[in-house]
Amino acid sequence: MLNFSKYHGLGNDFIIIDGRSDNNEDYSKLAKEICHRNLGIGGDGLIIIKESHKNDIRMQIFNIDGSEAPMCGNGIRCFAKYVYENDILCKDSFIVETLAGPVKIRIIKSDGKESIIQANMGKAHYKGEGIPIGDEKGFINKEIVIDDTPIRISTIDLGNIHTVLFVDDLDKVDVDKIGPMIEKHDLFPNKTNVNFCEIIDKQNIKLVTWERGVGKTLACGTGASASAVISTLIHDTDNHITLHLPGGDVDINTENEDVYMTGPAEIICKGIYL
Ligand SMILES: N[C@H](CCC[C@H](N)C(=O)O)C(=O)O
Repeated sequence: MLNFSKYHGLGNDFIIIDGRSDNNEDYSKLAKEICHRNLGIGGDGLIIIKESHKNDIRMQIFNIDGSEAPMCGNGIRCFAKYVYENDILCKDSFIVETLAGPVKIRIIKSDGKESIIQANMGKAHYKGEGIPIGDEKGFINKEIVIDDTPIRISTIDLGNIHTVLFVDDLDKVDVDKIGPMIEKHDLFPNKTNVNFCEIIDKQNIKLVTWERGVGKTLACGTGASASAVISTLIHDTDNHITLHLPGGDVDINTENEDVYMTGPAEIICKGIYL
């Protein structure tokens, strides 16, 4: 029997379990079971709270296929709301240890069901494990052929590996077909998250993300952050930009070296998983 809470960030939904007293739980197996939309509680991922010896607290995140992701933007906003509202951390700014490194959190507003939270997503890295080593600019605007069609992709590591491509009309893209073809492309030994972007203007981008180990989601925080970085780099969009996702809007600020993501986190329910 497990006590759980369910939260979402713009429709990217997560099951959160306090694992600070767990010792040998197989979270990969648990994620596959508990995230199942019919046979489990249902969610895009499983988030585990752990003690940290380096920072204030530690977050583990598992995809629905059981793989452990280094970071999760929408997930860390939900995690932050949980630890703040359950008095695990009695302060409105703190640092979360993740596999992608420390993430600075600031609770901007939290007075009930929904909270607004800012996360410092760190710096975008152009080289890293699972990312092909390109020129000094990294893997930017590379032409590959997908489904017999030449496309241009850019891949960066913002805690998670994200591949970004730009389309003229998002509504005409078969994300369910093209997404997995790029996710599992030979270029990416560790697979990749895939972000389909349509630039509206210098301050607004429409985005749909096909997530590694999950599939198409209503929102992706690290995907929004990576898309903002690449869009500024290639299409000279503004440093302060709004990403319009199927589940709602998220603000990304890339004016400093670090990328700041600000968005909502909402509790859905609490319960006991048998
Ligand atoms: N939904 C998450 C991304 C999870 C990334 C995960 N699918 C991976 O394997 O990298 C977000 O809001 O950033």
